[in-house]
Amino acid sequence: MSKLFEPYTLQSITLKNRVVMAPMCMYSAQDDGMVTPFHFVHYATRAAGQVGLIILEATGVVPEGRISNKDLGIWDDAHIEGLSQLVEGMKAYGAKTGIQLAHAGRKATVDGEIFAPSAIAFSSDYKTPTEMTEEDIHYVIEAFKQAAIRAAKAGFDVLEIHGAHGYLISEFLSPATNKRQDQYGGSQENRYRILRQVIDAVRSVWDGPLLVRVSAEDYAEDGTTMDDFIVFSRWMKSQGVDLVDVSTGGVVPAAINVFPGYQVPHAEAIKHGADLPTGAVGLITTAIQAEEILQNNRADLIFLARVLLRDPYWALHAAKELGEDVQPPVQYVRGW
Ligand SMILES: Cc1cc2nc3c(=O)[nH]c(=O)nc-3n(C[C@H](O)[C@H](O)[C@H](O)COP(=O)(O)O)c2cc1C
Repeated sequence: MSKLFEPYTLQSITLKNRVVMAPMCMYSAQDDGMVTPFHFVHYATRAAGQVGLIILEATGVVPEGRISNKDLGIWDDAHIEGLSQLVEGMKAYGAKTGIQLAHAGRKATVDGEIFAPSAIAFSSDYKTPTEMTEEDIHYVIEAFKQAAIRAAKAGFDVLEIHGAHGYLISEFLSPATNKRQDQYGGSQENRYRILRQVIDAVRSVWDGPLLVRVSAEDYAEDGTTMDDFIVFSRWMKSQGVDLVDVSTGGVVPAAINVFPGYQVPHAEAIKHGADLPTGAVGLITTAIQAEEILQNNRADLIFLARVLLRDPYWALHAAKELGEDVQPPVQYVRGW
């Protein structure tokens, strides 16, 4: 029996397999953050392809926190209806559903003022953000909480807080981007404070599985390393986070040496260092590779991004390769 197709219990829910669709911005929403027909095709197709858990793309908790003005939104109750229809479309094929709650911080490219822990632009191609006041910080924490309430109403099984890739929370975590002198900057504990408060706020309204995506390495001299994230992950565990989705980079412009499974050691270090389940992501493209990671206990779930854009039926192909009897939707049985 392969591990990839063994069910996995994530807190109160059970995934039918360990294949997860990683969040991927599709930049296809309406300017007001509403879902469009594209999203229904895109997400339901991966569900038909037997992905166990589908995590919706980075979805803005406030309009000024979108990466672009084509991001999905969850800052208004008006977003709930479209999102709940998306959830229904995925559940019809047995997938569990998640959504990534996001604030882009200084990497927002929307019109108007943008916000970050410190007034430092990502690069000369980006706007310089306004340094957030404590009031701004509390407003964002409340926005994550309200977004979690809306996600619950829309029927999602899983929430993922976007704490990676140099977006707002990640900018607070890293000393390369957080130069604050107040209680939100400086020590590890202070840089973690906003994430601690976001997790507590979300947990106060959300009982279900809670994931946090992190960039466990900045690839920069003045940035964070894996050791920081082992500490942060221990704190996350004590706050009731169920799994850390372990990515790297994106915090400051940096050259990254990318190769198959390049972020797996980070997922492995956090899993064992913090004694918390992890998801591995990054150039995992084959069933054998996924199986190696799981059987060697290096991570608990396999997150796939680009390969699922190329092949929505990746899980069915992987099952064949591993000799597993995974059924496609009844309409497609003759194709397999
Ligand atoms: C088109 C595209 C959009 C992405 N959008 C997001 C996103 O919304 N949130 C996020 O955390 N990562 C995002 N990522 C990163 C992926 O989730 C994933 O971590 C990365 O692509 C590495 O995995 P892969 O080698 O399987 O593609 C995106 C990647 C791609 C290719």
